[in-house]
Amino acid sequence: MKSLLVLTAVDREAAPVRAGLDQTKDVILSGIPLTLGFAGKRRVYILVSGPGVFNTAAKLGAVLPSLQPEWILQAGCGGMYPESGLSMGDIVLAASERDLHTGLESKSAIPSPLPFPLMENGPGIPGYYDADTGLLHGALSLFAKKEGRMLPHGPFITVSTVTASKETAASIGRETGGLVENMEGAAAFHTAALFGIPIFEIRSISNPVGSRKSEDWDLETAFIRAGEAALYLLHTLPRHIWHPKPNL
Ligand SMILES: O=C(O)c1cccc(C(=O)CC[C@H]2O[C@@H](n3cnc4c(=O)[nH]cnc43)[C@H](O)[C@@H]2O)c1
Repeated sequence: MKSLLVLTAVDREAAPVRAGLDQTKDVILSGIPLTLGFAGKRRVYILVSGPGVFNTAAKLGAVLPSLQPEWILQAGCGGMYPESGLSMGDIVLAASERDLHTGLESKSAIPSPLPFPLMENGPGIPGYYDADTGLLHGALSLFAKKEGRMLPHGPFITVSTVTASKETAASIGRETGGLVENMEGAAAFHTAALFGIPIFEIRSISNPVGSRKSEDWDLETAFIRAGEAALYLLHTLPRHIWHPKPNL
């Protein structure tokens, strides 16, 4: 029986998903600890990678060859850019991911596209990745049925330097069109593409990008909301909408 994989950066993002699965147990695969459980009859693994692109690429890359999941759902918290129109706690789906720190130095703080590919037959622009369209549209229509409205979706931006000022947040948002900032998405999309596994991503808003005031952050609500959204999709996303891609 093929499995599904939920990927989170930190344990507090994984905890609500783990709590909603049946028959959970700890397993070790390729030396990496994971949780195995069931969403109805679906076998689900949860991988907590650790924060950032290096942990994500290394841990995901270690388990994918043996796990070969049908698809990967990346879930967690994220920051909202100032002009995104988002609110705290919102669930947002990634239409694409961009690693902001891949590129060629430019006059602005945002690099220009790198003039060589990062992988054979990879994405058109190095460091830019699209979510699997079948999974994205399937998830959007399921949420529309549940909530009576289309959930926000659009470009996500992956950083290794967390944005810590309103000015930089505004310029990244303006220049990239990004809605959500996070620290893992592009690494997971890159690794999934290397192994030909479809991937999509949901995040719940935990903070406005650029704010370092603790009163502007609500990580706990974001962890719970992202976990609930992930569980809903694990139970309801039908089998026929995903399209595994050939290995790159
Ligand atoms: O900044 C803090 O003080 C802080 C304290 C405890 C935990 C955290 C995190 O877990 C944040 C990093 C984690 O969350 C994602 N995330 C959330 N908001 C942002 C953001 O505005 N920019 C970049 N990453 C963000 C990220 O994916 C990490 O996994 C922080």
